[in-house]
Amino acid sequence: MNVVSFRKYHGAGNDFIVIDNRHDDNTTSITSNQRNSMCHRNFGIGADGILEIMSSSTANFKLIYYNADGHVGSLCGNGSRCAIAYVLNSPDNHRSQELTFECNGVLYHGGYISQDNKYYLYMNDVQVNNIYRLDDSNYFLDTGSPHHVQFVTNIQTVNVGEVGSELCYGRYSPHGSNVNFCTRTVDNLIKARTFERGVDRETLACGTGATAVALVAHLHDTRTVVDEVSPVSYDIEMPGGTLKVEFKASKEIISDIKLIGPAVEVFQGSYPLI
Ligand SMILES: N[C@@H](CCC[C@H](N)C(=O)O)C(=O)O
Repeated sequence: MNVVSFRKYHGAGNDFIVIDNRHDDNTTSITSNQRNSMCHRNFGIGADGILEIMSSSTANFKLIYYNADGHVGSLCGNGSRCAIAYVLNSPDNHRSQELTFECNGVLYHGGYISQDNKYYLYMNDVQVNNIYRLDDSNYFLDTGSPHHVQFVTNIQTVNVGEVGSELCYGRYSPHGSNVNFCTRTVDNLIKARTFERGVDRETLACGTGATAVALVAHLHDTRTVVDEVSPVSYDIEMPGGTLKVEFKASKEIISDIKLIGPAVEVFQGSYPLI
């Protein structure tokens, strides 16, 4: 029987199966049905997605991210941070605390902050013009993955599964969009919950979602923007933990977007491919 070795990681409760193909001719023989079965929480390992690590000629590694439905997803912020943690902790890494990787044809940079025991990912810049204000409380933007952001008065009472699914596959049909609900608490601390496209339920955290929430909150906060670049930081509290999003903002562009949070290995194993 064909067996695949894996590690299991999570980033604030957003959990992933890590498969390292670098020493196996850089190929994968896993089908999308098998990926979907591996992610099943009762009949498989259980995960929100799969991170396949490949070698790269231009970066330290190449990441292929699959959602729990078994299909290739767009950028996964927490998954990328877990892949960074996995590669930095691999025996062939010689004390480096930062690296580059390619994902969907884009080069990213990330690393480890030892004093906080956290892993970070630098995301692509976002043009302010590409953050769409749909009405007073709804926004849409792309932070590597598409995200709808809705401000709500009480995050605890939102039916994330039902409303998230309607927005994800109704409003954004046919490709869908991740959907985030958020409530302001104190300055620069926001509570958020995410319905994830491709996982098709609420996950315990979402990195590109936390980033989307932080960028929209900044825009919300700065209706009269000053014409200078200022450093900004938000803590996004999600059900599985808190993610920090730091960036520099001007009137036109949000740059140096850094997503910071935990990335933890929880177990290793092997899975029979049937
Ligand atoms: N959990 C992710 C988001 C993953 C991408 C998404 N489900 C999609 O393909 O739209 C994150 O941490 O960013």
